[in-house]
Amino acid sequence: MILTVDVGNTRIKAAVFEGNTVLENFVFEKNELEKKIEKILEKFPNCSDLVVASVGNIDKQSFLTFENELKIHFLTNEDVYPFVNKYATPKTLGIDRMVLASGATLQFPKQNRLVIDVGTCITYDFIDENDNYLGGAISPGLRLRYEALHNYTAKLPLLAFEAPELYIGNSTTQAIHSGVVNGFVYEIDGFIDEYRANFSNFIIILTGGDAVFLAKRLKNTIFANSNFLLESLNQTFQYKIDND
Ligand SMILES: Nc1ncnc2c1ncn2[C@@H]1O[C@H](COP(=O)(O)OP(=O)(O)OP(=O)(O)O)[C@@H](O)[C@H]1O
Ligand SMILES: CC(C)(CO)[C@@H](O)C(=O)NCCC(=O)O
Ligand SMILES: [K+]
Repeated sequence: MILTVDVGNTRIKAAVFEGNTVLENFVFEKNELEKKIEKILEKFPNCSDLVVASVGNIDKQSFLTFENELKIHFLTNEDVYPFVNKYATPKTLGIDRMVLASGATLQFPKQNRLVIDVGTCITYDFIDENDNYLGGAISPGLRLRYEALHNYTAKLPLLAFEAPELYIGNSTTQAIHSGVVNGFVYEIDGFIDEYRANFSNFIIILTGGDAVFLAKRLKNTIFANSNFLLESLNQTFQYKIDND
């Protein structure tokens, strides 16, 4: 049994795996980390390894308190991955993007793949059919767009996400919802169109906190898999064991 932990910029997500099967998923805040891991290990005492991919600034020590109970692994950019990293700055490529690329390569062999993660940031990652990781894009996520409008202006309120009815927003509130939500959707459809124009055949994997909402609104039909990062983390760890 493997406990995988994804430390994002906003929240922490975790899942317990038996082979390739998810037994249970967890979401929690950073300040709850030790308490929650303790609870998970009480429920699943057969966990032998804890695998962490962290882009957030969390103290490693919080994980090391469990060192006597199971083996702790922090994935890094120096681990073995199933793709060739063609990013010009491979050392600064986010570990979450490395893991997503790894999962896409292992789960969808010999084809072009585009991974779109709609979390705190939106990330686009492209791995071609010869398993070259080429890069992608980083832009602000849905929540971040609402917050940025509020934080960097005098007059714009901080709104909670709401699906706009119109693209012509007829009030301050509607204009913000239209700009943020429609802008988010148009951006992603626009990127997908750009990839389609350049690569005849590729699979799109959509994941992250806003994936389910987004999938329904894209003009391009894509299935969302909210668990793709944790599944990929589990597979990347298996790959590391087999290839180290
Ligand atoms: N309870 C919640 N807290 C924060 N964001 C949420 C919540 N529920 C849904 N969301 C949506 O999820 C998005 C954040 O995605 P996610 O939770 O994947 O981010 P994260 O934890 O920072 O991970 P990462 O850094 O890997 O993107 C926000 O844009 C927000 O709209
Ligand atoms: C882009 C984020 C913040 C997305 O979580 C993360 O992958 C990260 O911190 N990346 C480092 C920069 C890069 O990937 O090139
Ligand atoms: K993300």
